[in-house]
Amino acid sequence: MAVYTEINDEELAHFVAQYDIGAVLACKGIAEGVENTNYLLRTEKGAYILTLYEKRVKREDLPFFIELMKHLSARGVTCPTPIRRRDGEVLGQLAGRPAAMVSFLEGIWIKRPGVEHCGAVGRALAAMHNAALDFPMRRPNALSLAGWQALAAQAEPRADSVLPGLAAAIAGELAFHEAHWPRDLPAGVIHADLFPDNVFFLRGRLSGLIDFYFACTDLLAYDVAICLNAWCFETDHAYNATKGRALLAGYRAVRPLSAPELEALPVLARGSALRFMLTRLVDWLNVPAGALVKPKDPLEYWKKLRFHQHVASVAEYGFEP
Ligand SMILES: Nc1ncnc2c1ncn2[C@@H]1O[C@H](COP(=O)(O)OP(=O)(O)O)[C@@H](O)[C@H]1O
Ligand SMILES: N[C@@H](CCOP(=O)(O)O)C(=O)O
Repeated sequence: MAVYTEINDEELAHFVAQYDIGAVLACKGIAEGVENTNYLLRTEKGAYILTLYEKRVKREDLPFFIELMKHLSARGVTCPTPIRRRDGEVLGQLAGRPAAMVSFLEGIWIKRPGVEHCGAVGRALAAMHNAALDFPMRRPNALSLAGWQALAAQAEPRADSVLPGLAAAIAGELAFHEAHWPRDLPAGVIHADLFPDNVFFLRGRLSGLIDFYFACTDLLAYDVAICLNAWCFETDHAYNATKGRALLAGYRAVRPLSAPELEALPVLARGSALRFMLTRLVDWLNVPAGALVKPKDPLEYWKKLRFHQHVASVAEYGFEP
């Protein structure tokens, strides 16, 4: 459960009074997510999500996330819409944290995605990439190579307590990516965290995308690789080629992937596995005292990374050239 910051009734009432959403009827901490504190708020005018931004979100990045959600909503991508206060501002301060209110999306996330869910997420990802093509703001990916190095340095002294030899293996991966990371592929706005818990389905159809707080400007194919890792492996960590094919086919039905993008997928997927392994590892080693959060298993992503290390060409993912 991710509630890092508790709020009291008085400060909540004061915060909500700045909006035109009526009085608070109920407010519950949300038992999901690991990055920010989220509350489900019911007021006289409806349901809202109140987010308090925690350690990984920099205040100066918030306008990018807020404007992106507005831009995507305006172009038909179903995602949270930021709620304006009466003074026109979207960002505020609550319990010492930057905070904002967004619209509540109906739907549930799928714990065990099937082939059809993978196809749907591929289509939605490509539609999001297309919808953001004319988004004017830029945010370099803080969790690309330089960011991985900083995370690795943070984890290094205690990494071997999680898996003997892990610190040296991470150093080897960083050196590999320094040498092989593609630099000339099409770039744009990527979601960068489109895991199953950030995609809602309703009555069998994809109903919305949430959690744009890692969104940034980076290689579009890197977002595909992130989804491949998050959606197309089974609980025993085995890659499912049928799901991988469905995800790719869904994506390519909306936005074609060039031959260089396709060829880069093994490296991009390996790098994506390293990126999520590293954030999980740092979190695993540093659970804040008293926080209601269940850290995610870094070794799940280490196993995915090991799989990609042995992939020589995309044919091994089951993809058509
Ligand atoms: N706009 C929204 N509509 C409905 N539920 C939401 C919305 N935003 C977040 N949630 C709920 O809060 C949970 C955590 O949100 P998320 O953005 O993933 O948190 P984090 O920033 O910690 O990753 C989600 O799994 C979902 O249950
Ligand atoms: N998806 C990341 C963790 C951050 O995502 P959240 O949406 O669960 O807060 C991971 O699985 O490591």
